[in-house]
Amino acid sequence: MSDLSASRLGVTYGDLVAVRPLDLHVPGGRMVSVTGPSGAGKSSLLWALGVALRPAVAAVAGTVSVDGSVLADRDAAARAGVVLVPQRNGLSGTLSAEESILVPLLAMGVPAREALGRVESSLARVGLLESSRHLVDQLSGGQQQRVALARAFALRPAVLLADESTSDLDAGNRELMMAALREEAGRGAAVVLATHDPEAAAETDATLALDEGAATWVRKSIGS
Ligand SMILES: Nc1ncnc2c1ncn2[C@@H]1O[C@H](COP(=O)(O)OP(=O)(O)OP(=O)(O)O)[C@@H](O)[C@H]1O
Repeated sequence: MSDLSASRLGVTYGDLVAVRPLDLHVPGGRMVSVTGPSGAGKSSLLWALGVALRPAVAAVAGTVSVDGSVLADRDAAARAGVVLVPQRNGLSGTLSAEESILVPLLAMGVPAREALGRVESSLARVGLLESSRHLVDQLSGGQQQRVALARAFALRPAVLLADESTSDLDAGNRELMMAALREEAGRGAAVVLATHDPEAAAETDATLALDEGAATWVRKSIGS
């Protein structure tokens, strides 16, 4: 179980306040959704939680901790097992689906045989085993979202930050991916899902609504 905490976490781009300082605690095993209209600050919050905003782009206030240890930078976040699935999926169009998952595993030092096993099982979880050799550019937007999630699952994240990862999916695949995200929480991960979709949000344990960067809990059954 890995706990994610943010203390007075805020994001500004120059004069624009994208996320007003907020406190957040997502215990391992739980799923929290972040909702709000376009431009409300959902992506900014997820990137800040992933310690992935570059100082040249944004000013980030406050701290993010995993299991009580403050994350100094993106590398520390990666070492703590924080995995961000960005809104535009972050995949390279010229790699195949299986290469997209294999490359980061090998870069992390996962032995080749184990890495190949994880590639296969994670693609099976998202229902894309038969597309494993297809280039990302040859896949639909929804299939690319599923590959991006498969890549995150293969990394066995302690903290999974998924930005609109179900937005391009049909109802059946959305249910499959929500169940897979729930399984990640069941494995002990702290899961945060940014979503426009009220049905997806309703399936999480708690919902934090953002409006012009200001956060309000609209549903909450976990400690903060
Ligand atoms: N790199 C940037 N530079 C300047 N302003 C930015 C940058 N990224 C986001 N913003 C601004 O910050 C605010 C929050 O944007 P953000 O992308 O976090 O919202 P969002 O809720 O994720 O929106 P969407 O649902 O459309 O993805 C918006 O006003 C946006 O224009």
